[in-house]
Amino acid sequence: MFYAGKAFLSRAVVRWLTEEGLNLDVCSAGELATALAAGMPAERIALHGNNKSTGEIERAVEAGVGRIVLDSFQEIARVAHIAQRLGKRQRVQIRITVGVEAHTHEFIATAHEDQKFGIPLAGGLAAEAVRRALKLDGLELIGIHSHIGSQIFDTSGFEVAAHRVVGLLGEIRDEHGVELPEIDLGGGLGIAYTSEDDPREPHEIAKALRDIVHRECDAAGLAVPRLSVEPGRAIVGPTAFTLYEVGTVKELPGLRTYVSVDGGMSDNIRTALYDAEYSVALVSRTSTAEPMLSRVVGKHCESGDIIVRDAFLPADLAPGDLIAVPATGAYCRSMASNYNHALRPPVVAVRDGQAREIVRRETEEDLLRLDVG
Ligand SMILES: Cc1ncc(COP(=O)(O)O)c(C=O)c1O
Ligand SMILES: N[C@@H](CCCC[NH3+])C(=O)O
Repeated sequence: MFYAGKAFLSRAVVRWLTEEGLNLDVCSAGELATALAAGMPAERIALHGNNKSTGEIERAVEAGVGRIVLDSFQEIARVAHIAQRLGKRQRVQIRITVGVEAHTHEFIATAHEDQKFGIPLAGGLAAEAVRRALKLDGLELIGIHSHIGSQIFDTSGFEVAAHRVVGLLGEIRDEHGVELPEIDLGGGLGIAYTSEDDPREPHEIAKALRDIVHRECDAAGLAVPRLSVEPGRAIVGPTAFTLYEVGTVKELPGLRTYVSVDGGMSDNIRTALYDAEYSVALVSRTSTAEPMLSRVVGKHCESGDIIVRDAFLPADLAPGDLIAVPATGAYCRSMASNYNHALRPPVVAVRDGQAREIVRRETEEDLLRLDVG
């Protein structure tokens, strides 16, 4: 299993992954540098991305990453060239788009044809990519990769993906006489953001994927390849909540109450970007006051700066109260910004009742440090 570092990465997370025996998917030089600095062995790292720079590829090949997932024809040639120049043979997978419409938000679906990731299976493009990769001395093609999207509950998309990936393995065997030893079905498992979400248990999905791959390989007469997956959200999403202090409570009669907090789209862009839904609760005290329809908003200069669109909070909510938004472990800190020169909050880890900062609070000096002159 490869944890998708884009969901949230810090040195502490890399150390935990290393100790737990997980591998790591990185998609930039920055994530790679964090992984290496925190001691993740390079062979346990996979490098992803639809536009890896020459520098990123060189860094990864030099470090000896376990695999690079190739995303385009140009990249097949580029990685082969760099590996050869460095006197190496790089292990690679080819990312294909299997033509599945994953049931999720348009911006986080990645397996339909008209989007930027991967090489389409359609039109024989993926088969052509395999042909080219197999010919290049700098590459060792170890498998095929598919990632159909994110925050997915319905496993039928994975079934179709597995069917099509195994179908390609069969074509490769028939044409080239080689059986590729690995497939990766990506990440994408959905988590519960509100009580309405009802995701399946990760171990059930893992078993379902394994069964699908076995079935498809049996049907195609192929040896079962090593199967890997790359979950991010399912691992880290449910583990964290964001704590906000209420600053202003503004009641708009007949509409709703706006609860402004000391953060916003700079620490959680997901509501603005995907219309994501979250829940929220008062946590610094108990209250028996009537529930009031509330919208939790940030302090940024945007009317779309919403954290929780519709929620019920107690009518006696007051400045200074603390409220918590659960399920914010994935794609919140990792997509945080300094918009309006906001200082990003710290990340605190808790184990056995002990709390410890793993990412410190930003300071004004941090902000000013990058300004020149
Ligand atoms: C290639 C790849 N792998 C894995 C992931 C992780 O996805 P998720 O956090 O939904 O499991 C992503 C993000 O969607 C991705 O693009
Ligand atoms: N960042 C997205 C998911 C995309 C993940 C990367 N392909 C989210 O918050 O849901």
